[in-house]
Amino acid sequence: MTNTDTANDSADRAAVETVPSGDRTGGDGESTSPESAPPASPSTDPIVEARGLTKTYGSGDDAVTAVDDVDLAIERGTVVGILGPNGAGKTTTIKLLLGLILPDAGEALTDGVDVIDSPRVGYRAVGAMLEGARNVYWRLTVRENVRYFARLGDRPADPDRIDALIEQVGLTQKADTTVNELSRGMKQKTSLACTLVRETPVVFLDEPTLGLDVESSLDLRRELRTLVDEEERTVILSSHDMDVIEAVCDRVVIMNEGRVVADETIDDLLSVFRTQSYRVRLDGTLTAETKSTLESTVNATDWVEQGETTQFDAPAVQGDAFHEMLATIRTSQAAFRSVDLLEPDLEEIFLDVTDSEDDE
Ligand SMILES: Nc1ncnc2c1ncn2[C@@H]1O[C@H](COP(=O)(O)OP(=O)(O)OP(=O)(O)O)[C@@H](O)[C@H]1O
Repeated sequence: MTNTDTANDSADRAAVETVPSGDRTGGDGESTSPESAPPASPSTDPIVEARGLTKTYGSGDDAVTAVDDVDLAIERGTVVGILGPNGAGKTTTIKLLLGLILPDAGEALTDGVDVIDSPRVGYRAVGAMLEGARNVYWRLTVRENVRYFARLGDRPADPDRIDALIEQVGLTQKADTTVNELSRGMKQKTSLACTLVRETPVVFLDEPTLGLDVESSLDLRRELRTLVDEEERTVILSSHDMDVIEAVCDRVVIMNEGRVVADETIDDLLSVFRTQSYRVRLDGTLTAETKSTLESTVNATDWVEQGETTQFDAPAVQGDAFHEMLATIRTSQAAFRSVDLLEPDLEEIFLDVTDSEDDE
């Protein structure tokens, strides 16, 4: 089989570059006999699964456990975002799930099939964009690339679909330009179109919006949602772009130091972290004594005093504390202008989760 287990993953990258989206026929002694199709599984079974995946690079003092006993079960027809600081193990996890590198322990399954034991079965179901634009052929035009990758699928995409995809990634004007004449962002878009054109049930995208302009990034979000909502495909993407994750993902997996530290739907994650925090705006000023009471009762913080207006935040206000806060303010000369519930965004949650893990 073509997998290599090496501290330097250039061989994995070469595999991605030369047979980018999943045809490893004849590589490194891998059997070329057709493997049986994946067993039909009930649609409730996860389409992608990690069971105790562990991967350490190097050995001795230099050993780095990039992925540490990771379990994941990804449902069909969902968009799952993998988030984490640099070096958290996102790319290594994706490479393990693709069978591009060997785990030290655990299993990676696509549609119930072990991708290490049966890489061709796994790859038939999976398209992947890794390492930005390294997987496209730079001497071919955009259209030639997309057409080539379409042919790797079981059912080549029709020319209209190819043109539509090229248009969707905003490259219609450059369709007949060779890739080596394109900007970095345009190469990235070509790579993306090549990944999507095979119409595989599962699509892995590592940092898909890197290098894209704002408009293309918005187009990509729409395209990803369409893939999932209308075509019932499954998308697993890693990104540092919280806006993309929040806008398109159903679920988010947060990794830190090789481990999964949160795995929730976006809605659950937001509600778990939706502490009762308020931003209070007042017309008037507060005495030092009132401020001090608010600081001790509701941890009032982030004071902003401008002219005759006062603003502060009251984090984690629970039980009767909210009414006590209002009562305290009513004893002052200040009048309420507004009291707003603060909604955390994904970025704050991400920092909160990874910071508390680091503290531990
Ligand atoms: N081929 C390799 N050889 C040795 N160490 C590696 C290799 N690839 C990754 N690592 C190490 O494994 C850890 C996880 O890396 P990985 O690329 O999976 O993280 P990541 O979450 O994708 O990071 P980033 O957000 O920076 O892309 C890091 O400490 C990294 O230095």
